[in-house]
Amino acid sequence: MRTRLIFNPTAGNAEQYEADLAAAALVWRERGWSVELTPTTAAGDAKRLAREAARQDYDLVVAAGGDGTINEVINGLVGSSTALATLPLGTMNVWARELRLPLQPRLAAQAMLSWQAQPIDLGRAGDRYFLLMAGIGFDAAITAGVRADEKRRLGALAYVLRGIEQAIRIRGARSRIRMDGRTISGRVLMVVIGNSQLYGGLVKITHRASIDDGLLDVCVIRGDNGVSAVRHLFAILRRRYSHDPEIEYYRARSIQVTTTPRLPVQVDGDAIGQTPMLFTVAPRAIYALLPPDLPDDLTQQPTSTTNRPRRTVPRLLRWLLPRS
Ligand SMILES: Nc1ncnc2c1ncn2[C@@H]1O[C@H](COP(=O)(O)OP(=O)(O)OP(=O)(O)O)[C@@H](O)[C@H]1O
Repeated sequence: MRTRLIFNPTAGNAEQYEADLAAAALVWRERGWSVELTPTTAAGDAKRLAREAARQDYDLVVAAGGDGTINEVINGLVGSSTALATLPLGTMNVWARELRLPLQPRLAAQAMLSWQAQPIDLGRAGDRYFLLMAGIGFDAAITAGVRADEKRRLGALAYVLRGIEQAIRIRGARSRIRMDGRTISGRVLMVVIGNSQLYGGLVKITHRASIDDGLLDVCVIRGDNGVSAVRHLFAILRRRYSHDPEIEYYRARSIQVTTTPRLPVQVDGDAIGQTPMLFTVAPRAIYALLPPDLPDDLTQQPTSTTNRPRRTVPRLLRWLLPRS
């Protein structure tokens, strides 16, 4: 395996785990992989380095960072046969958690030795590809409000604090959402367009999404104010999606979202712009290293795991606490 390891030294937990990167690379080298370590020096570097690796026919690019670094890497690899993997060094590491990859780099490197590259879909928001999801409204306003230094200092708690601030302020926006042939309208607080299931490393909003079905899953959260936002949040945390009449679920290949006023948009945790915006699926646009036993119908391939017990509260605690 000819591998480029793209390392973001500014990612949330990079300092803590930097020394372990060499150990991770050693695990692969002992298996005969050639591994080249390339640190980024600025935002945008990871995309450039990934694109260069794709042009030079590398087998694998490993994004050593968080979901923002992975997002840059997929935007560099899209359409190539160079596969994506990650060593989770970020704050939230949603993709790593989705795949149940160990969060310690050396253990993650060991686990990946048995993984296989498979084609998966990406989403596209305007001209930016996303791997996990796009969020419009409430969550994008929170994302835009969290400063990089705050995220580094407080981790997930920074999002909780900004979330409380937004919940007080938020008002539903008038919207028109065109999904393939059908159009819905009304006041919305937030729309999540998911390629995968896990959201923020904690809950599953697009809980039925598959990463290789050629479709995006759309969760429309209607409402007028922060009180309804909090009510919907609890419905989602308790997985009572179908009990809340203001939470609607769709699947589509193309989603045009128009709102008044304009709402912020985030993809994979990075603020990227405002509505109106077109979201489309890019079927099988990238190869990704995947474990043999993917959970909860995340792919169309057969899986060997069964549904796990529902443990909202311990999961919430694990999400808030720093990882060991
Ligand atoms: N050398 C660098 N200097 C400054 N910014 C960088 C550098 N390399 C990458 N970035 C940017 O840093 C941002 C955040 O990094 P990343 O997502 O890896 O970590 P994180 O935010 O802690 O993790 P997560 O997204 O999982 O919460 C990314 O959007 C990326 O574009």
